[in-house]
Amino acid sequence: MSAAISFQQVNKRFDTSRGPLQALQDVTFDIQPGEFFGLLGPNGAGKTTLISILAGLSRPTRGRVTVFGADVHAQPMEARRRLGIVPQELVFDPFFTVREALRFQSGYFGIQGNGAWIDELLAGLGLADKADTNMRQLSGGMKRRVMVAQALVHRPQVIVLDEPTAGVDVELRQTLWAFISRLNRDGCTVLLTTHYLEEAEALCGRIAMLRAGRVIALERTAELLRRASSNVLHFKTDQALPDALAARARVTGRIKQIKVHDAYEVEQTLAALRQAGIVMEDIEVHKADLEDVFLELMAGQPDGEGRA
Ligand SMILES: Nc1ncnc2c1ncn2[C@@H]1O[C@H](COP(=O)(O)OP(=O)(O)OP(=O)(O)O)[C@@H](O)[C@H]1O
Repeated sequence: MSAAISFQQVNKRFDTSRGPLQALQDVTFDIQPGEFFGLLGPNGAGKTTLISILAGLSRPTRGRVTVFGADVHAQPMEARRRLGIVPQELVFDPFFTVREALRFQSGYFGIQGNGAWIDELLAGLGLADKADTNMRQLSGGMKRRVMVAQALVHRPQVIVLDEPTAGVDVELRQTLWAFISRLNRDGCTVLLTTHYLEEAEALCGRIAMLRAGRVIALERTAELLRRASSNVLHFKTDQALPDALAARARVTGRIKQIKVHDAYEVEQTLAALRQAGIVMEDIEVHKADLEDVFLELMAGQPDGEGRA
């Protein structure tokens, strides 16, 4: 069977006022039918560029993308029909009600009489009581739910979510993930880009990490986590750490995290901190998570690699 999504040697170069920018460099990987796949990377890594190419909105400088064998440029309608893309930005017609927007979107795919599925989408996404509300009267979070419903009206085999939970509240995140997970269990392939690493850790079976347009890791999530076999000493302090410890630490305001391999290293590190006069609160030791792996991988690659 062909891959749900296949990226083959995808390159994208932008000509900018600062010179050419290689936004994607030989991106090659397949996503298999039924996978819940995560695409991660820092700002500017190329995630949205890759998704725009997948959606047929942008052409690669070189390379090929297929959806269940359909080439997104040579067979755009076949590919588009198999894809449900939830964009990052909110795009809507303010004069339509929610139900009208969903019917209109169905019409775009030549679908009629899918009222039962539209009702299921409305219920699943917590929009049932908003069906007859005008789009312009909805809150940002509700509009985002409609974006998700719109992407799904034609029952696509592949759902692509481009940072769907950026800036949305906990309730919407939970509703969205419960619904998308159910569709995934029913056989839908899901491609998710997110900045929330705990979300990727909880949902994705496999993860690709992009940095400066290149794939720098492509593994099962469990494998990536195994790579982070170390532990992390976590504490809070208002003081700056001595240089030797600061070089090993991840600092987020008062929160400091230092990688430690075993109990002996925990003791050594705590002793060094005490000797340096650091007053610590809320000391904890926990297993490294996806964020640790991500930061480690990102730290291993020099910046500005994307400049051609
Ligand atoms: N139309 C464009 N013209 C020129 N450069 C662009 C264009 N679109 C994107 N870029 C550049 O390509 C690189 C990749 O951008 P992209 O938006 O794909 O990254 P991203 O991983 O989606 O980032 P974010 O997490 O911030 O959304 C960036 O350096 C960006 O500035």
